[in-house]
Amino acid sequence: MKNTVVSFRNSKEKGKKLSVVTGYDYTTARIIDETEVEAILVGDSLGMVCLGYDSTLSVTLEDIIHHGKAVMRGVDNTLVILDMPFMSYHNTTPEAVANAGRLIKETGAHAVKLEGGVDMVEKIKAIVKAQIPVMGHLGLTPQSVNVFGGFKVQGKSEEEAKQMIKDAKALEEAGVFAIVLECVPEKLAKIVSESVSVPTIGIGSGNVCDGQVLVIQDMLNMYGDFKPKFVKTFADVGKVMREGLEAYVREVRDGTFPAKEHTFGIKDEVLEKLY
Ligand SMILES: Nc1nc(=O)c2c([nH]1)NC[C@@H]1CN(c3ccc(C(=O)N[C@@H](CCC(=O)O)C(=O)O)cc3)CN21
Ligand SMILES: CC(C)C(=O)C(=O)O
Ligand SMILES: [Mg+2]
Repeated sequence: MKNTVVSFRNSKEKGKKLSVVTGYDYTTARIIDETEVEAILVGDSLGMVCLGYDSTLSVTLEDIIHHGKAVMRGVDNTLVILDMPFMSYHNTTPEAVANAGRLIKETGAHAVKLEGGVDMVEKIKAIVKAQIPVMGHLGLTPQSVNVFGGFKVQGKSEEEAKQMIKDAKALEEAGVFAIVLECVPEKLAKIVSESVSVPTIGIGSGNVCDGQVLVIQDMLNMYGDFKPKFVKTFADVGKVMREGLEAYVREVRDGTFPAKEHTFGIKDEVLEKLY
């Protein structure tokens, strides 16, 4: 394995920026694995981009296991991190450990990620003690969408910003190997990144983080009109797919597809017996 939790964590002191993308299926995982992307996150964003829900709250442990297994079959060299879904770690610590254990045991993935700061320290410590590497997630934690009143930038007030710095330090102390910072103002993301020795992985938090993560359908422009400020289209795969599908329909309709080379033959002597 080229990319491990240990090489991932150590990238910060080497000053090497980390590139993470989400991935949810075998085909895509294989393509990602051929690149230098360091880690695939099987995010609970799969509820939105794969399953069509309008939040991540409905995603189940079984959903993450199902997609996590598919991703694992497609990778040789990429670190695979699984999101713990909403309510799989919010109740008791033993339940959180058991669910993290199921994710790792049933998929073979390398690490889990869960949302939250100081309040999650006890659970993170227990999961780490069970020998499961944990990634933290602060800022816009989408499982709290109903508390935030929408997908909104977090940490804008003095109180929220101070709390986020405390949360990051508490996560590091609890033993996380990295922290996602989602939709955090860039200057706060810089202070948070300088406050911890583990890498920060930003999404909508500026280039001051130690790495970046994007939802793959967003960066490849496959997820309709969803275009928050932090998304950049690196390739217009959505356009390429639509053009390919339209070309297919045209050729089916005018009979140019399938052509001779796509068609199987039968020996003439067999054919004669059919007439
Ligand atoms: N496809 C996809 N991409 C994501 O990045 C993503 C998901 N799904 N699902 C889970 C969460 C939800 N996310 C979101 C969703 C919307 C905004 C958004 O509309 N942001 C506004 C800023 C709002 C403000 O100013 O406070 C924007 O314009 O960027 C941000 C993050 C990020 N995550
Ligand atoms: C956007 C990333 C950080 C995530 O949690 C997800 O894809 O679910
Ligand atoms: Mg998530």
